[in-house]
Amino acid sequence: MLEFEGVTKRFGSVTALDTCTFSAGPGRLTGFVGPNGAGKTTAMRSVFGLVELDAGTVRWRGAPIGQRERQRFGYMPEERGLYPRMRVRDQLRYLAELCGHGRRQSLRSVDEWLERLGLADRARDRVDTLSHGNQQRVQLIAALVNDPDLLVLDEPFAGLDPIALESMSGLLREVASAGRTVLFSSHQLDLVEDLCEDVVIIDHGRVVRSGDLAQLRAGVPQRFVELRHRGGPPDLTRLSGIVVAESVPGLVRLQVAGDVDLAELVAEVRRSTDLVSFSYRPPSLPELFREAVTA
Ligand SMILES: Nc1ncnc2c1ncn2[C@@H]1O[C@H](COP(=O)(O)OP(=O)(O)OP(=O)(O)O)[C@@H](O)[C@H]1O
Repeated sequence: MLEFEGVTKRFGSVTALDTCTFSAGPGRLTGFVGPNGAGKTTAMRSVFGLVELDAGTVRWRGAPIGQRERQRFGYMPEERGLYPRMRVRDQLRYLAELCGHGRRQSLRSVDEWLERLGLADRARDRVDTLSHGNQQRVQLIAALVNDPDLLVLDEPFAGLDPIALESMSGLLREVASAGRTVLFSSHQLDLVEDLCEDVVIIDHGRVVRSGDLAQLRAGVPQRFVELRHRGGPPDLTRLSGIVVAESVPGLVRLQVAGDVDLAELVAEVRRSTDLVSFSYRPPSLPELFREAVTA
């Protein structure tokens, strides 16, 4: 378990992190989301001792983090830290050896990962000759070569094409299901929603929501109703507590209170139009995010 407790970091007059408390658990994917400049990178850097905190602590398995613990962590920084002119395999082997692995073990691990991520045929190429997506994969391998207990990734999906995105998602799922703790930041909320059991939403340095995503969604009082219909739009004027979020030909999206009488709503819709389909759901992560960061 990775735990942030009361973590505070100021840069001059900017409070990048303001008494942040949250955790990321083993065997789960935790998505770290927030607007630009919210403090995600600063928080992730603090796990690796790259920022000096003004207050609070970051703990791993209940204890403060030192050099020994960090040897068992993997990190994909925002400023991708690869040597552009070095060959892929040499570079990864070098990084694995820096983590304390012997030469033979390093090479075995690097070759396995290159094979798994479809980069074996690029092993002897210079990093700067690889596409953005492939450089990203090499960067991911660099974070994985020491078989880390904790993986921290700063926007691992940025700039990936749909195929690369799927393979990165599958890999992170696999890493987490092997019992590791995975914390990653992303602006792709739909992806985070599909992938993560847990989320942390940060805004202006403050954690505004954190925990199990399904519980966070269920805990919000609003619900969303989507009605597909034939003919004119439904007449909802006799109902109260309903906000029309979107109305286009054949489709109406409503925001309603959690205790809305659905039978009454459906009956009312069917009085005025031909109802084709109906869905009722808690807010999605993008909706939760909008509600949390503007509140
Ligand atoms: N070294 C630094 N010196 C001064 N200010 C900094 C430094 N690092 C971060 N900041 C400021 O701290 C705040 C948080 O930045 P941070 O990079 O952690 O946000 P972020 O959530 O990762 O943003 P993004 O989504 O845009 O990557 C911002 O206002 C940023 O300008």
